[in-house]
Amino acid sequence: MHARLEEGNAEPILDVDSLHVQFGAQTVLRDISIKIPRGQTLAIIGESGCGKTVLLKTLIALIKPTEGTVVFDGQNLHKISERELTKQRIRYGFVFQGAALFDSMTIGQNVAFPLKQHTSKPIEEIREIVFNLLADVGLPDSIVWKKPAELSGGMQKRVGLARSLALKPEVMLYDEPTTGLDPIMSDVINELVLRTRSRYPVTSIVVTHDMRTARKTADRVIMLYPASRLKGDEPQILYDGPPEGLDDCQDRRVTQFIHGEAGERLMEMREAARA
Ligand SMILES: Nc1ncnc2c1ncn2[C@@H]1O[C@H](COP(=O)(O)OP(=O)(O)OP(=O)(O)O)[C@@H](O)[C@H]1O
Repeated sequence: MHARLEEGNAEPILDVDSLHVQFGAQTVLRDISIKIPRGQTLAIIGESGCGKTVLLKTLIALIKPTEGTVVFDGQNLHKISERELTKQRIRYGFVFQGAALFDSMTIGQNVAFPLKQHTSKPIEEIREIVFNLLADVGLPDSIVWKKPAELSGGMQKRVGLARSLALKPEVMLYDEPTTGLDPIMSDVINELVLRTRSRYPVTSIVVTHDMRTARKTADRVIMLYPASRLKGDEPQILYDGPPEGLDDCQDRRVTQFIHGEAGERLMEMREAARA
């Protein structure tokens, strides 16, 4: 088990304040405020469609909030120029759903890509870094000439992780890093998330459905609830605390989610479909 970072020990690297995201008539995020201290690993959980990915994308300004602010290391990401934003995004690494590798490039070219784009390192040094990054995620040198389609899903995810770590990001964003993987490979990914954190004080935000991932990797868990199903001015964040506190949460919506129980949902879905 890794040393958990207590909230309050560090200044926030990300400060999300009163965030509201709406697409047309649909409110997806409603009044979300979160301070993420530097070095924390935060897991965001919640049922499909509750807005986890939307929240992740606002943290890197891929989605503009309807209201509210996202301040990254003192800068409001939604107020700075495109040029400045590009500079700030280099400080992030992201592993999105699917590995999002470039299909036409070899594995070596994929991992080398950010280093070629954003540094002036000589090719020999880039080559060495690529081999080291692949070794760090448990992949052999022999795959550098392969194309992504020749690798399994788990290997592709690890290549995506190696690529996203190439520039030693200050913030790592993981969107469903274990989805579609078998339990062993999921745990390999969890271990890699932990190992990255143990090497340097990266801040990590992990969107996941996988309770094992949340419990194993995170210092802190946030559970979102779909805005459309909130009553009155109930908060959208149902739980914000350490993973070990989830089991004692008094909110049934939280305990049902973490134990994978449908509760009244089937009935509600039938009623919604009939309406
Ligand atoms: N660019 C967009 N334009 C319009 N609607 C969007 C956009 N992005 C997301 N949505 C909607 O916002 C809602 C939340 O989507 P989001 O992908 O954040 O859910 P999620 O919690 O990550 O779900 P899952 O666990 O299934 O990935 C969904 O209803 C989705 O259709």
